[in-house]
Amino acid sequence: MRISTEDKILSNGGPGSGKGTQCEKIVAKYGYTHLSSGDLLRAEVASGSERGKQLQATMQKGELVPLDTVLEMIKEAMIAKADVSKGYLIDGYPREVKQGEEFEKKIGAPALLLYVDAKAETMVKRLMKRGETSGRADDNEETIKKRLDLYYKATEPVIAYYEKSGIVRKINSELPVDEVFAIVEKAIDELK
Ligand SMILES: Nc1ncnc2c1ncn2[C@H]1C[C@H](O)[C@@H](COP(=O)(O)OP(=O)(O)OP(=O)(O)O)O1
Ligand SMILES: Nc1ncnc2c1ncn2[C@H]1C[C@H](O)[C@@H](COP(=O)(O)O)O1
Ligand SMILES: [Mg+2]
Repeated sequence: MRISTEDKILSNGGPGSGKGTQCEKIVAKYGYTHLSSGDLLRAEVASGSERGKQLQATMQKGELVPLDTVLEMIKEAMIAKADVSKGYLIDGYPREVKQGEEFEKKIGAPALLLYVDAKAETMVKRLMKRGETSGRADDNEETIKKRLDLYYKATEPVIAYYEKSGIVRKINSELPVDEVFAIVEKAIDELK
């Protein structure tokens, strides 16, 4: 499957930085198909499948699930929406450079990477608050710490990897949601 570059936007950043929040607003305004790797994985867990049980154990520890599993899920979800999609907004992928390389080989290069950036302290605060109601097994102090450590170790290098192709737009997510979205809109509108 190859999908044209202008039809793929990546949303990346630390846990709790606000990726999902901004993606919802992007979908409402631009009508892209939102595919969150975390949401796809949680749906598999919720299905109660054997694969879901293994995924749950990994996610509960704040670790990354195997590359092939997550890329296959994204690819299947993209194919399922191919007839109706106005473009894809892929949230939470790639989590490591190797995932980016495989994505480019199997699906193609993206047009834009929205780097949703917030301080560690802000991300922890947001996730602890979200954990009061989210029901997410990984929104607890111990797992949040592991997710943050893994973000800085494995995912931040992804930003440097895409900076080489000039497609990274850093979004200050310390601001209120609507002000963050104004920066996001500018980055997307510049594509046109
Ligand atoms: N700019 C903002 N200001 C204040 N709160 C925000 C902002 N953006 C998001 N939030 C809140 C909404 C959520 O309760 C929480 C985390 O946001 P969310 O969009 O779910 O993060 P995320 O998708 O990057 O996290 P994860 O990687 O864990 O899925 O913070
Ligand atoms: N792209 C991914 N690769 C490996 N593991 C992933 C990926 N996206 C999500 N996961 C796992 C590991 C994360 O801690 C949880 C939750 O993801 P989130 O984006 O925070 O909803 O799922
Ligand atoms: Mg999210």
